[in-house]
Amino acid sequence: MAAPPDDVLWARGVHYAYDGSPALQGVSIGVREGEIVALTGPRGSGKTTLLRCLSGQVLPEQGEVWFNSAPVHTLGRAARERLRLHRFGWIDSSPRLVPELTAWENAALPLLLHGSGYRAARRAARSWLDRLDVGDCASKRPDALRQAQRQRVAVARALVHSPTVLFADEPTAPLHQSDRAQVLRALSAAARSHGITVLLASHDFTLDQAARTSDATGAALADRIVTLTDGRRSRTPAHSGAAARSAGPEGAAACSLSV
Ligand SMILES: Nc1ncnc2c1ncn2[C@@H]1O[C@H](COP(=O)(O)OP(=O)(O)OP(=O)(O)O)[C@@H](O)[C@H]1O
Repeated sequence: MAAPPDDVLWARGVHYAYDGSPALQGVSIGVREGEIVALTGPRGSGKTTLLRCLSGQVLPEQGEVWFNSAPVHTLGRAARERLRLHRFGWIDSSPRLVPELTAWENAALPLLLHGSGYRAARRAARSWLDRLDVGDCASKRPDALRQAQRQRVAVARALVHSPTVLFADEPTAPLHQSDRAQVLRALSAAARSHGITVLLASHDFTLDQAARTSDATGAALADRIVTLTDGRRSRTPAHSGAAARSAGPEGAAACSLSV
């Protein structure tokens, strides 16, 4: 089966198990270019596993995953690694920066791995650090930075090569509430300004929470919310979702396109 032409990322009937214990049981999802999708659900519901399948880190045991016209589920390891290096960005809850490198060198790493020139990589990295409000930390090493600053550097590193899709797995989990909102706002603003598609997983927000608050919860910043329960999609009413209301007409339009 071919992927729908308008979806940048598309999966159908994805199953995945760890040692025979099912983590995903037939999950389907389609994500449009430039869309920000909040992936939510309780701990252990399969969010991380779904992001790993969609980003080609692991292969589903059953089902299909397509990135544009590329069948990720049939690609070999080397092709999937190329895809991840060139087209995808990944952020998780622990920044995992290289301790010997400065903030800008860490942020520039994807470009340097792509073979970009040193100066161009430095310029781009510094520009992302500025945009994420850590430009003044550019020459500091990770151990001289606060956790929230390190996470912003990790966000810059994930965005510096302008990935087509950014996968963010609990990116604000270790941060204080005020830092969470700031990092999420910075991330979503950067993604929107560059048309980067985002899948943002967190057990930390719920539809109710997003509806009650006007602050920058992941769900409130997203165009659409996808909920997992026990490795399966739960029904989220596309048109009445908090994401649609808080994202305004564009968000509502994106919600109307949900799979
Ligand atoms: N490496 C692993 N080995 C064995 N079981 C695993 C592994 N990773 C995840 N699981 C199990 O797979 C299921 C889905 O886990 P997953 O981490 O994808 O869920 P999650 O929704 O991201 O949870 P959390 O919010 O806690 O990160 C859970 O039952 C979990 O215990």
